[in-house]
Amino acid sequence: MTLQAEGLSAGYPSRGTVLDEVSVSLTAGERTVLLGANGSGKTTLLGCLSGAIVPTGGVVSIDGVPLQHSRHGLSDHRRRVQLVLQDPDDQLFSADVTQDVSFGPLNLGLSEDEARDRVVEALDLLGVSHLSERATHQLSYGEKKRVAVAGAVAMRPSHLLLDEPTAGLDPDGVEDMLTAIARLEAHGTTVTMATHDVDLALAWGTSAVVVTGGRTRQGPVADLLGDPVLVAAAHLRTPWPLELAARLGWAERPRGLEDVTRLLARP
Ligand SMILES: Nc1ncnc2c1ncn2[C@@H]1O[C@H](COP(=O)(O)OP(=O)(O)OP(=O)(O)O)[C@@H](O)[C@H]1O
Repeated sequence: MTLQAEGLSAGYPSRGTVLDEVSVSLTAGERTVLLGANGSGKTTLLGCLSGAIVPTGGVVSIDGVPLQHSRHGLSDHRRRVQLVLQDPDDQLFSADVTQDVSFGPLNLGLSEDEARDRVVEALDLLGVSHLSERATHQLSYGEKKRVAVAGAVAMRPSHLLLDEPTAGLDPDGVEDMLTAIARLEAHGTTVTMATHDVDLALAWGTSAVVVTGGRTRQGPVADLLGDPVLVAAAHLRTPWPLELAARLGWAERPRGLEDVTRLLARP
């Protein structure tokens, strides 16, 4: 299932145009990372792709079928595409975890039993089953982030859009989130994430979308993050493995520590 934006424009009355006729394609099985400076429009793009923001121009489509911003069209879209906001406090609004994660499935019209099954499955996938009875306001930030993702996962979407899922997490929290994401992918969910962590983007992603000046460029992560002109224009930083490879004159572009170790061990 391919989620696409074509010729998409979006903005806000008080800000003007944020995205100017951009095109993005999120193919099933790809790990797409969304990169760009603060305020470049990543969240706006994710909002448009999820149906939460109505674009001022262009089309969002799934397998070529355009998203209709009618009640029925949006409900249909949300069964397949779910967005998790950066701040879990913008997403969690029920008193306890089970209630919160069951909100979406119950809203879909599923029975109490079906909704319970979805909650058990989602909490398990996110590794937070032990939190099922906890009050949402008592959770740590990292726990809240994973519970917020569980709420989206309970809708069993094909595409999960995560806005900075690792931001604000300690190293263990990042590891837990990435492990949970890998479990979701093994379950057939295609995950796209916005991040400011260029090293993570290189190590994790297979495709990148860089947002800059209202436009986007999409391509293999190492191609885009290995392009110094684009990196400077987008106010990013070259990931350390690419920086190292450039300084040592390597033709191969390592994605992380393991690749670097292997390349250093070459005869
Ligand atoms: N509801 C809104 N009303 C007015 N302007 C907005 C609104 N939401 C976002 N903006 C503005 O639109 C621009 C793009 O914001 P957006 O949140 O999409 O950027 P971002 O790339 O996700 O930023 P960050 O990396 O800081 O999260 C910014 O200038 C922001 O101030």
